[in-house]
Amino acid sequence: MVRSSSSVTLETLSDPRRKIRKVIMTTMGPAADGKLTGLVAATFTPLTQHDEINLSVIGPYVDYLAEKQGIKNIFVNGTTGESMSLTLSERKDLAEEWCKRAKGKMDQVIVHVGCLSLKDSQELARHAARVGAHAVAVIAPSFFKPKTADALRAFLTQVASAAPALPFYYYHIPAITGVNVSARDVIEGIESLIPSFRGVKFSGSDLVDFGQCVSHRPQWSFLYGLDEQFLGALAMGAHGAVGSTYNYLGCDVQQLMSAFEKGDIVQARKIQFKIQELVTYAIKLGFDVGVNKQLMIEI
Ligand SMILES: CC(=O)N[C@@H]([C@@H](O)[C@H](O)[C@H](O)CO)[C@@H](O)CC(=O)C(=O)O
Repeated sequence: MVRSSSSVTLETLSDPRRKIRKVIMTTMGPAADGKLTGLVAATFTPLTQHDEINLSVIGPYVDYLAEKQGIKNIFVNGTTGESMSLTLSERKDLAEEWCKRAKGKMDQVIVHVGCLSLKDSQELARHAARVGAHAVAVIAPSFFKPKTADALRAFLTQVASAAPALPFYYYHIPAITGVNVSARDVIEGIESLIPSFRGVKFSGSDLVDFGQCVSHRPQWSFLYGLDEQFLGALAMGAHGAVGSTYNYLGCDVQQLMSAFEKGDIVQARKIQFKIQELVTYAIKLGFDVGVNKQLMIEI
């Protein structure tokens, strides 16, 4: 079940796209200083047949990610989690359950708390801190859009002030928010406003902007969010990635990172091309959260 407006489902997946091997490897493991690195799965929100959130699935889901996909970090209530189609109360229940179930099994749980309303975002940020999230992330508001980096920083600053002890990430996804301020501009001087600022979840296609973020503040975490071109972002110095496909291709992408680290670009490219093939195929089917959930079931 999906809560977002579209609900195309996929009946079957053709064969070659299902054959990506699964081997658990861990590359880019947890940094000693708590820096967020490596793969982060952007989790789906389980729903019942009656369109209610299904908290009972979250425990087994965490186990699956840890044991079968080698995933050590999760990003909850993001785009993949359909947060913008959920109520505040549902988002709180989900955040709490993910944090509870991930305890001792995941290194970090990052809770996305962005909303159109600043006060709602602050409420969710305070709640995330209370329930034991390791970090929060915030997307740009997309109805009344900030037109400048200053305006966006002001919004992020006020959300961050509600949970000052939690590491804070800006969630850059211009194709969806329509906020086309470069991430490099957004992070300029942001540490003086948000001392807890730790990086960007960068779901944009502009690798120049991404590279400039990495080179400007290499001590922060810049995690890439377009799964189909992660290899390009690795070449730009990505510290890891946050994405939906890591729910079911986690092991393969660990292999991609490992090959990249070893300098085996041919192998890294081979895996990236397979992921591109899968995503291209899914796009032809009207890739949305419904199709994506179905991919997780089928693969
Ligand atoms: C628009 C979108 O959903 N992008 C995904 C990608 O993982 C995306 O599904 C993937 O690159 C396939 O296109 C992530 O960037 C989103 C994400 O991490 C999140 O759920 O917040």
